Amino acid sequence: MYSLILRERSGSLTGSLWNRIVTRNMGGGPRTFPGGLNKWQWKRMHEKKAREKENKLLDQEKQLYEARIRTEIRAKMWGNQDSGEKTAKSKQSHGPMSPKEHIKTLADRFIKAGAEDLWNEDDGPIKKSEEEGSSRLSRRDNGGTGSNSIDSNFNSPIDVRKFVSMGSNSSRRGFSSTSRGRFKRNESSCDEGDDFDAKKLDTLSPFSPKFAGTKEKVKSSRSVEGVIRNKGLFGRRKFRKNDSSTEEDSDEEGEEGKMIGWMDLRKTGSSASLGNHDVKLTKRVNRNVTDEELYPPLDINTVREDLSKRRSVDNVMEENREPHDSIYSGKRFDESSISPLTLKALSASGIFNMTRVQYATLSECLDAGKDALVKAKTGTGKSMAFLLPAIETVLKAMNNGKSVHKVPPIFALILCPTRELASQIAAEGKALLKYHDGIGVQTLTGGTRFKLDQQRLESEPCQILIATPGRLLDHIENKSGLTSRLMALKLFIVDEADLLLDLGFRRDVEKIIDCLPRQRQSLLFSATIPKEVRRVSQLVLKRDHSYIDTIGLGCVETHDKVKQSVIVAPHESHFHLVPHLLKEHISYTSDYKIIVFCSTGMVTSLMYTLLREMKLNVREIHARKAQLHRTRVSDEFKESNRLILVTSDVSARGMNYPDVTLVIQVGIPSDREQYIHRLGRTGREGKGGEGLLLIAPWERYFLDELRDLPLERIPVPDLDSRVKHQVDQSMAKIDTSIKEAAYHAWLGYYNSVRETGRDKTTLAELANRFCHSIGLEKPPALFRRTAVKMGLKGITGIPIRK
Ligand SMILES: Nc1ncnc2c1ncn2[C@@H]1O[C@H](COP(=O)(O)OP(=O)(O)OP(=O)(O)O)[C@@H](O)[C@H]1O
Repeated sequence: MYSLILRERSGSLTGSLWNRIVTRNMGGGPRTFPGGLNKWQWKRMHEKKAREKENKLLDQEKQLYEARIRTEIRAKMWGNQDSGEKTAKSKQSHGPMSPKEHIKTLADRFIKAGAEDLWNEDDGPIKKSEEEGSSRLSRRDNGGTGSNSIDSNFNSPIDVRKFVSMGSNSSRRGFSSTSRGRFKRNESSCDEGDDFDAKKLDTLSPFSPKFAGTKEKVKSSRSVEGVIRNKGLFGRRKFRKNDSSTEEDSDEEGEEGKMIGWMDLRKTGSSASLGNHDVKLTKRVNRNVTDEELYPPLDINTVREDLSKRRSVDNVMEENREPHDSIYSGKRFDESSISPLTLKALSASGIFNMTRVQYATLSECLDAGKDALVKAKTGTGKSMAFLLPAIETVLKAMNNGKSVHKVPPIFALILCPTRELASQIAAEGKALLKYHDGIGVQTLTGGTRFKLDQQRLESEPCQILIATPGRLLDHIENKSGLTSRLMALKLFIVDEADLLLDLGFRRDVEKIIDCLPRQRQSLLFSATIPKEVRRVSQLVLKRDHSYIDTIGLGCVETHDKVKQSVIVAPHESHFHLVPHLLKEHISYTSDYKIIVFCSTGMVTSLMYTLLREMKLNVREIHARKAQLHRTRVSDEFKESNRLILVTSDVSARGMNYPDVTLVIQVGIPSDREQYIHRLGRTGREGKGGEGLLLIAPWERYFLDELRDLPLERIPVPDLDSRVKHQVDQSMAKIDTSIKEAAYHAWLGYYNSVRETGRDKTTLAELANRFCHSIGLEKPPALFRRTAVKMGLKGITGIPIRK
């Protein structure tokens, strides 16, 4: 446990130090986790953490709601108090926004993931102009009854203290400040009750005489400012004006330490806006490392650097002789420095020309050995773009130090999100290594037996390891001997980097990185790289990494040759429309190959059962299926056509099913990126294809996220009455348990979607409509615990199991 805390705090311990700590703490048998926990305790601990996180989110929503109400009440109070001239003044005090607008902006910003990072000095329900701030301040903070004398005098620390003691009636907690001006909750003063003791504050805070004078004085006044804000007394703008000198400002932006102080100020400042209801208070206080410290925001220099790097890649691209929309670069592999045996394998597979991403990556990463973040459209050969440098790295490392390693080293590690993708990359790697004796590629993924993995890794050559994060971490933490083999790592690759660096996987990836040597080359690949990923990419990459973007500024991430359409139709009709659309496509495409994406595994299962009942040639893949089934179906779908694959998002990323003619997405995907990756299963290797998004009218808001994509809205097709009848008949035959599971999964998915999950009553209504559309008379009951967890307890239309 200690090791965990230590690692959390330090952010990035070196691999060896981490190993030492883990080794020391693992103590017992080989299947013991850090802190002496067994597998189940470890699992339970993580489940508990996940539950806590979920509760926090619910809490956050509740707090937002309360904050809104409070703001509205305050705004009303202002409106009632003042009339005429005063009202004008009060309006002025809100700045350019009306209270309503402000609430809306606040809400819009607050609901965004990572919104806490968006708070700035303009936040706070009621803003004051700098000149009139003090009088307004006291009125507001004392609920309209407070004393004005405080306002006129609060420049000196002593007066601030007075203010604290007077204004602390609402406060129940004490705080002490550290010498750096940070705040720590002072547990001993927690019971102080309504009478906040100013003398006590004297001894606790930097206001005691020994702090007076010089710069410390400034710090101390800043500290009390923090105390006051923590108590929700007033906003920060006022204090910045009265309390800060130019010297302070420059201090804050000067050294790193001062910067931290500044960030603390900001945090407490924002909490003043929401009083004790600001989640950031609980979230941020007591944290040593903030997100901003870990992932510094992009600054102008980074942007400039990016642009210059982009230009250099563009120059490289300009040399090629291919038309602009071609995926090929016009360069041949035999013009590059890759080894003759790899070239031989490439030509054996009929591959001679480099795609754009391969050319750009090889010139930047193979020759210059630089770290890189690489963005290229789906199906343009990114896997080969990282496999080739991996093979070259292994060859070089093997030539350099044959006898140095005590254990067989792993020189290249490739992380990817799913088992199927790992197998696919491994197959491609094996084909490229066809003529290289003694070099092996292996996979480490879930769904196989841990012991068997271990034996396989020990008995067969493995210089290139392709793994999913969870299983790799399992091996690392269970001392399967992998950690020492990874000490020789030279190249670390993350495929689908935006997904793996997203919150769901990031902690695992961080833990893995902690076990890797710092001296290594790292490459990140994806077809979509949102801004946040640019920021967190520094977790993996060196500062001077290259950013290779073969898509180009202002160009969309989807292929021109893929026709994209959207149908907006009532949700009740989706299960009728899908078979209709499939039959239509099949009627004009002799060699059809279709993928239907559904929102969850259980909805996938229901859709598959329906289509099977309708005698369509269909297969299913989702996480609830056994690995053997998943592999078999995936292989079958790769090799055949005239087949429909119904799947969840396990097939959305990286899967290379050749010649897919149509991709249908039923319901909104989790985000814009997922839409692009799902669509990317068609139109691969520069070929054409079709994509169709089927959404309900209330899901239309999602189209905003896709507004830059060439998506054509098409009318709802007239349903063939025969198909409709067939669907109804087939649906009636499906087992109720499958439908109930689909209903629960549907509810869970849309509850997790921010836009639909916020209004639980509407969500319940929509879920009921879905329920009827699949032939269930009434919605199946939820377990009480599940309902509580989902925030659905007590919501009309959501029955709870007795
Ligand atoms: N230079 C090349 N010439 C011909 N075919 C190639 C070349 N490079 C890759 N391919 C083929 O292109 C197909 C798509 O490649 P790959 O799966 O690596 O795409 P990707 O960019 O990783 O896609 P995604 O973004 O979906 O993961 C594969 O069948 C691969 O063998």
